[in-house]
Amino acid sequence: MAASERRRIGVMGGTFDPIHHGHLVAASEVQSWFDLDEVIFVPTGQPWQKADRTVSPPEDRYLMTVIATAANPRFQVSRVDIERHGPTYTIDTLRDLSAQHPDADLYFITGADAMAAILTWRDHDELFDLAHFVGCTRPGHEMDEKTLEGLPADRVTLVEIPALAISSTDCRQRVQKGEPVWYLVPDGVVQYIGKHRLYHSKDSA
Ligand SMILES: Nc1ncnc2c1ncn2[C@@H]1O[C@H](COP(=O)(O)OP(=O)(O)OP(=O)(O)O)[C@@H](O)[C@H]1O
Ligand SMILES: O=C(O)c1ccc[n+]([C@@H]2O[C@H](COP(=O)([O-])O)[C@@H](O)[C@H]2O)c1
Repeated sequence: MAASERRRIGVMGGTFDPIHHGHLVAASEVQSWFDLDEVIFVPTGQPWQKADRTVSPPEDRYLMTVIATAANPRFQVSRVDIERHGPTYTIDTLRDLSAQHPDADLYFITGADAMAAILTWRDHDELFDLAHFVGCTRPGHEMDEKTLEGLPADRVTLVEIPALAISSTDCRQRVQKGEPVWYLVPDGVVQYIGKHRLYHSKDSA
């Protein structure tokens, strides 16, 4: 198959605890920038670099991701990471998705903070053989030439996206304090959080 006939698939990996509009805007901007056929959101199973904190059950994070992406025909959600046993490594995510989509080139989407940490990821040398990496700007996280040090320049692109100073940590803390998360996360995700009492303090009504 000629390179021009190959499909282009974005891969948006994340803990998504909860998914918020920063994630959705990053995926949408990269879809448009690279004219991707689709973007597959991949909620992590066990995010090993977040082992020091409590993470919501994978099924809750998966369902919130499905709800948040349902309206966009180019967005899909994969269970590959939540169904694999053990810690989640992107090298496994990309191997699984490559096997499922042998006719596609993969574009792994990250924010500036994740891009700056890629050299700490398992088998990072091999990651760039399996996907092109796209780093999106994120408020509060520098992304410049230093971010690219040690990375293969032809396999990494930095993209400026509209700045949304939203984090899952802030969303969780807001719910815990009884503050609103309306318009930080999609409406259906606000409702899911309320219905399943995610992030609420134990003594809240
Ligand atoms: N506001 C944002 N703008 C751009 N990229 C973002 C934004 N929020 C998250 N990302 C990127 O999305 C991916 C998944 O992020 P993750 O699910 O860990 O969300 P988070 O808001 O960083 O969570 P937490 O606050 O719990 O660490 C990462 O690559 C991260 O850099
Ligand atoms: O492969 C690794 O070692 C690795 C280490 C940290 C994070 N990642 C991936 O980076 C993505 C964003 O992770 P996080 O922790 O910021 O939600 C998600 O797909 C993770 O699986 C991957």
